[in-house]
Amino acid sequence: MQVLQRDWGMMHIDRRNSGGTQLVFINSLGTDLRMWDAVIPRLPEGWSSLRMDKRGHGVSETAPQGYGIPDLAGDVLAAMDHAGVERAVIVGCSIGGLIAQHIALMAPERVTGLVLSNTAPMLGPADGWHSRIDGVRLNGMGAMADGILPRWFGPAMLARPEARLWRTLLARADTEGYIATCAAIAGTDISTRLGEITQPALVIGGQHDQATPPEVVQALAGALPRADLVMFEETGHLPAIEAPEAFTAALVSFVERISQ
Ligand SMILES: O=C(O)CC1=CCC(=O)O1
Repeated sequence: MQVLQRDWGMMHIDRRNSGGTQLVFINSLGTDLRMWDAVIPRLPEGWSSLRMDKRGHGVSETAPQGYGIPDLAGDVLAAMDHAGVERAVIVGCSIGGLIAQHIALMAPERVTGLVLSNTAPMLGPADGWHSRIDGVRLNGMGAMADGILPRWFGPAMLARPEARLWRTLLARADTEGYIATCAAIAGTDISTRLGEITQPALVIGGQHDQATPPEVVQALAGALPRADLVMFEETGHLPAIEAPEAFTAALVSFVERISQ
């Protein structure tokens, strides 16, 4: 396993360097870097990837103190520095997409393009996140997992046996890491800054997404100066898991187009 020391603890990273087109992947709340497992092998030969487990996710350590989305963006930039990735297409899902938007604002020179999957500049009202934090504190992740899973997956994926494995991952998530990340989401709204993101973007949504419904994703695409929109018919919130072939095809065609 590859590791990067940060001031809050050890961060798990996964770097596959073939030298070519550079892609950085940022996963969603409660998942880990395995959410890109079915995407990375489908990338064209010679493309390179960097992914990481966020603080308190996967096998990365949990930060002892609270943090905001800019801190999580700083972790991604530090991983890029460590891996020698000067510029990349940043691919983020949900909170990963919110982090990607922050990276585009904080370090635009590091971003050649953005793939913003099932995300928004504000991921739902703060009240909802505070209720979720209360629920996790009171009942634990195991008790919350069944209620959250339909926010992750559309009906087709929920019916597949692998959905149970993702549920297990969520039920076993580190409580403090999950709560701190929910708190970071709750305090974030960069809606008024979307016009400053001038890199080309591909915005992806899903008709069955309950967490960032189609109209939310459409609004993001409409507010970004240079965005294209792809809306999948069959997926929910995590199309990289639910439909990796279609997801990768959309990503590759976008990256090839902006690289010309
Ligand atoms: O857990 C959810 O509701 C889905 C989600 C919201 C932000 C994120 O990253 O995942």
